[in-house]
Amino acid sequence: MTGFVAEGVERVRREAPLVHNVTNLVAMTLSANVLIAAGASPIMSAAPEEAGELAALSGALVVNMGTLTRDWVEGAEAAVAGARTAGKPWVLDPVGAGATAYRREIAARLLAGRPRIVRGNASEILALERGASGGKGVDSTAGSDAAAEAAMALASRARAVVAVTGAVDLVTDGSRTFRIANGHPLLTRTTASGCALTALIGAWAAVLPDPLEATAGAIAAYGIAAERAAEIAQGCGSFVAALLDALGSLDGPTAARLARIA
Ligand SMILES: Nc1ncnc2c1ncn2[C@@H]1O[C@H](COP(=O)(O)OP(=O)(O)OP(=O)(O)O)[C@@H](O)[C@H]1O
Ligand SMILES: Cc1ncsc1CCO
Repeated sequence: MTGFVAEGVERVRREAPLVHNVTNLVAMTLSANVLIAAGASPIMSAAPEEAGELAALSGALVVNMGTLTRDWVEGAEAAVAGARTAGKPWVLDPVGAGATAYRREIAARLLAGRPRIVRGNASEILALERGASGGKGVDSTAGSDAAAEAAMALASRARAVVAVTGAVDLVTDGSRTFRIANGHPLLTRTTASGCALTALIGAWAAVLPDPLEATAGAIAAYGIAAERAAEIAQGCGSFVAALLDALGSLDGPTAARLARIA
């Protein structure tokens, strides 16, 4: 049942996929470090001029709208077009989609570019599917169960895998659904921990053919690393360092054994 968890951990490390990130200014370093710790190679670029070349070189694209500017939107749309032309999977992180009308507009525009996977917190998924304002800036004000129906509707409408993260994470393609119970509350005390998870999902989508398994597996592996990090961390700061250490030392069989996926 969790064979794909071991396979994903091992294939990311063995195949070291290049992951093109058009991400936000807060998340850049943590996302790059999470990808490197897991064995992948990150490149961060929002330049439309090189989007086509990067799409050809990369195994996957991750688009994260955390710090929106006009230039960023242009870069993201060029990257999405490049990934589609090259037939590469791309992952959308609709950061703060419930916070402002501008974010809802850009999220809807990006969704029309057919992401293979969408990962957000409950408020973001509710905003994307229902047009609802909500959340507290980039943070969720709802639990993942509150967005379960919206996630399934969004998955069917967008023909994408949708992940709602929270204390228990939900991953659905509209017909099959996984719930993942790994993770630690310290992740909510660390900025961009969800953004970095989305980057990791990109690496898994580059190596596993099933986007549902890639998404659920990456979330479980990240959650397991967080649990191990929390055992030795003194607080939020040392937790980030320990999270990177734990991701770097996680092996496939251990991840499969500790994954709580139902
Ligand atoms: N209460 C919790 N207990 C355990 N793990 C949690 C909890 N809340 C969130 N997580 C985990 O934290 C990670 C990030 O999820 P979260 O929903 O907080 O993302 P986010 O709000 O998009 O984050 P950010 O905007 O800071 O990047 C996921 O791996 C999720 O499983
Ligand atoms: C704090 C913050 N503001 C915009 S993006 C971001 C990182 C977490 O999503």
